[in-house]
Amino acid sequence: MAKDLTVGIAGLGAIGLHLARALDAGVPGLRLIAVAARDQAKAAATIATFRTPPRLVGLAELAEADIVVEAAPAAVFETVATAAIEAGRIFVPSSVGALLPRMHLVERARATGARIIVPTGALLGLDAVRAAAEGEVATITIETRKPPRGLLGAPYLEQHGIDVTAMTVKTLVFKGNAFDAAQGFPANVNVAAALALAGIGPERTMVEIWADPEVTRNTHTIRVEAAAARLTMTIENVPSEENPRTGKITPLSILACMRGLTATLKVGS
Ligand SMILES: NC(=O)C1=CN([C@@H]2O[C@H](COP(=O)(O)OP(=O)(O)OC[C@H]3O[C@@H](n4cnc5c(N)ncnc54)[C@H](O)[C@@H]3O)[C@@H](O)[C@H]2O)C=CC1
Ligand SMILES: O=C([O-])CC(=O)C(=O)O
Repeated sequence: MAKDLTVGIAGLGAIGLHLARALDAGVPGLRLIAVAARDQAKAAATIATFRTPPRLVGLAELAEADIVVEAAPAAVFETVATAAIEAGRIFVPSSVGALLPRMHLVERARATGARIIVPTGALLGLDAVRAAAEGEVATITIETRKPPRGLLGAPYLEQHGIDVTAMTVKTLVFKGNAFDAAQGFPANVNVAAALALAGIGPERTMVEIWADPEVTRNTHTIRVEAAAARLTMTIENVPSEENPRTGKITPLSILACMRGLTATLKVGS
């Protein structure tokens, strides 16, 4: 039998804590050994309730694990990513937008033998987008609609003096490419970054972000016009209690992705 792959998680918030609990409950072939958190006392109390408490370590020490999952704010992405990639680990980012201006990490991974596995996260259909992108693709767009509170704190809104809490009708707050969307909304549209990496890149992937007081779910619609197929796909995510910017499906998607790393039967590409 193959040896278990060990897992380290950066961040114990909406994504990280859910994932840590699921791993602690038991996932064949995977073993949680380390977590990193900002609030040490809170994290220590949380993991003390686990069946098998992982070690509480610094961000860079997570690279002791075979798989390093980043589920922290984009601001600490580089620390987690660099340590994991230099150690030749499997790096699974949540803050995918932070990867776009750091594509040199992919080159480093090639040299060290590390792998960077971007989960579908809060999105859907990246298998079909990747398949379409093996052929000719004319356009890929993503339209994101969130309740205004799901966009709060985005640097782009602050830079442009846009107050989403004052909005009473749905309002287009950003239109541009996925690279600029990810920089302006680092905690809100990682999905656009993942779509760009699956398809035709961050410059050609076009993004609309709407603040919509009428929606209760974080809603993403992808449209792909390709030679082989036309795709139109929508996902309506229930915001998580811990962080309304993050859909509840995100940790589930990462868990499903990680099962795929050890599964004998794997469905979908
Ligand atoms: N790829 C995707 O589809 C999605 C990605 N995301 C992104 O995933 C990341 C995590 O999201 P959430 O779990 O919702 O965020 P969260 O805010 O609920 O949790 C982040 C956690 O990281 C901790 N943290 C902060 N600084 C830290 C440090 N220096 N060391 C260790 N831990 C630290 C915080 O205390 C918090 O517990 C964010 O960048 C978010 O934008 C969110 C939703 C979907
Ligand atoms: O959870 C969502 O709907 C998407 C999200 O926050 C992100 O892509 O960063």
